[in-house]
Amino acid sequence: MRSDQTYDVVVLGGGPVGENVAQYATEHSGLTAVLVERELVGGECSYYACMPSKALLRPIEVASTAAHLGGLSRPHLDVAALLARRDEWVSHYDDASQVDWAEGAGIDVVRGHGRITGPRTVEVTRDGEGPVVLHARHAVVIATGSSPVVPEPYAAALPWGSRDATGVVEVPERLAIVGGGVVACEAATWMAALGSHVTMLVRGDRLLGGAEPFASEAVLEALRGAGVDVRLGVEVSRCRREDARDTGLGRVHGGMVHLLTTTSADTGAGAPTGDQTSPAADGEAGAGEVVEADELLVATGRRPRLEGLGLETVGLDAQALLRHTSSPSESSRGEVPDWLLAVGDASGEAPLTHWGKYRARVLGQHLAARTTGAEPEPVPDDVPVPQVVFTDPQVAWVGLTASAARERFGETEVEVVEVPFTGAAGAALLRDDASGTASLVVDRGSRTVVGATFVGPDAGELLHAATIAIVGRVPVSVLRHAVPSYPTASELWLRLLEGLPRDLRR
Ligand SMILES: Cc1cc2nc3c(=O)[nH]c(=O)nc-3n(C[C@H](O)[C@H](O)[C@H](O)COP(=O)(O)OP(=O)(O)OC[C@H]3O[C@@H](n4cnc5c(N)ncnc54)[C@H](O)[C@@H]3O)c2cc1C
Ligand SMILES: NC(=O)c1ccc[n+]([C@@H]2O[C@H](COP(=O)([O-])OP(=O)(O)OC[C@H]3O[C@@H](n4cnc5c(N)ncnc54)[C@H](O)[C@@H]3O)[C@@H](O)[C@H]2O)c1
Repeated sequence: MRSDQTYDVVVLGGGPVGENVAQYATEHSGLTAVLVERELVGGECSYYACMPSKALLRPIEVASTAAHLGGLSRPHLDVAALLARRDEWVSHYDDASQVDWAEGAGIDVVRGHGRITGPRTVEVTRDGEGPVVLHARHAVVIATGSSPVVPEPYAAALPWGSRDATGVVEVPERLAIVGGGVVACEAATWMAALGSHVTMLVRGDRLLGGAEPFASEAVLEALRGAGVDVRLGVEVSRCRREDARDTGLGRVHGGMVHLLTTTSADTGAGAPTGDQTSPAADGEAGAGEVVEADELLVATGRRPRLEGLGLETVGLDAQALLRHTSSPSESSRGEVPDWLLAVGDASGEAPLTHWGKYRARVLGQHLAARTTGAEPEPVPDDVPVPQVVFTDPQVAWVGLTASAARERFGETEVEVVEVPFTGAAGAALLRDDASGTASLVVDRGSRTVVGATFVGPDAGELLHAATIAIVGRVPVSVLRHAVPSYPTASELWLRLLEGLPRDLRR
């Protein structure tokens, strides 16, 4: 039987972003909101992405640190216990506590697949029950996240996606990873520590294409040091698997995977070596080399999850929606009606939990203000996106890289300072083999920091000071009076600021 219900705000997708929109739209506003979720409330982040990956990586990082601190013996990594810790952090894939949170905050949860069927109207298809039709007085917010891109020729091999890697149950003896981005680098770190022989097949000439080149180099060196066979400038032209079958999350999906690879000569990648390579066979001779593995992880990016949402029922398609931002106050929303908004991974903005949640808080507050007549909180222009990659060493950056800043402000208008991570006693103390780099990018015109990168142990914890400096547009002459405690890694800020030209420091 069909039932109809009306709310002020209908949110499609109960991930971290959907939860934040609903919370900020309803808090202190008297508005009502409903979250429509077809899998688990808490979304990709809580069960299949951020939480399980960091639950796996943290003990591995601590073990690696302990192995390089005089006075400690090398800790033993207990794989079963590590996977059990991961299971605890994903609440054994049970979202009861997240549902309790929503209900406690006065937000209703409707389970099922939501689809727009007309202006301000969403139909939710539910398992074993009739559909629910939800009417939105003010807004329908699309917070449906993103899906992994699985390019040809991999799909028929049923490769692992990031869900399988974070949900690993069976550790494949040999794991091939296609991609050199964040998922690939983090997954290579934990899969190698769990005991897989990992081969990374990277199309580009470096890892982490969005980071400063020195960060890419540090991660490359560290992964190779951990036994990962990283091959740059490699394309996969053919993928074949015997007995591909869906064996479940984190289990090996069938027989051996054969990948026919070609290497571009100009990347200096060199001839692949190791026991995962065999000469091309089965009529493939001369076409390249074959990498054989027990499992393949495809980590080639994600795209907004906008299919099957019924956008066509209101005269839109995904591209039309992506052309406009999540801000309800945007003056030109083109063909997108003012009651329809997208936020988080679904909006095409940086696919990061903290960024999506930030945009959701802004959007939720705007929705509340728009409908209650209150003044919306002002939002600064040009808020930078921070990112931490939890490899060992960690890589953390915010704002512009040196090359992006030079492109924006001009070659002579940008100062870049780099210091070794061990340049401050507090940073060097973190582990005996500490290494890495810290850098600041400064715009001469505004005399402010416009970008920062930290590579080293616990580098992620250094990042927020840089984010504050950028958002607050704090002149570097003022930053010199922000005194870091001795002996903390934050004293790297002293070295960085001392490395800038004197005229900027005054
Ligand atoms: C392996 C991995 C590790 C990551 N680690 C980090 C990290 O450390 N830090 C970080 O900031 N980011 C990380 N990310 C990115 C982060 O997971 C995403 O940016 C974040 O989950 C986006 O949140 P969201 O709410 O927009 O989408 P999601 O978390 O994907 O939630 C969307 C929800 O919508 C539901 N849904 C979709 N369509 C419908 C529909 N039609 N009807 C009903 N429900 C629907 C889905 O079931 C899902 O629950 C990681 C990503 C991956 C893949
Ligand atoms: N710590 C974190 O914050 C964290 C962790 C994991 C993921 N994430 C987010 O999730 C998103 C998705 O991560 P990702 O690693 O899948 O994407 P990504 O965009 O970071 O990297 C994709 C990689 O795949 C390569 N690639 C793309 N198409 C290819 C093809 N056809 N063949 C071979 N290689 C190809 C790219 O060159 C790149 O190296 C990222 O944007 C990231 O911000 C964040």
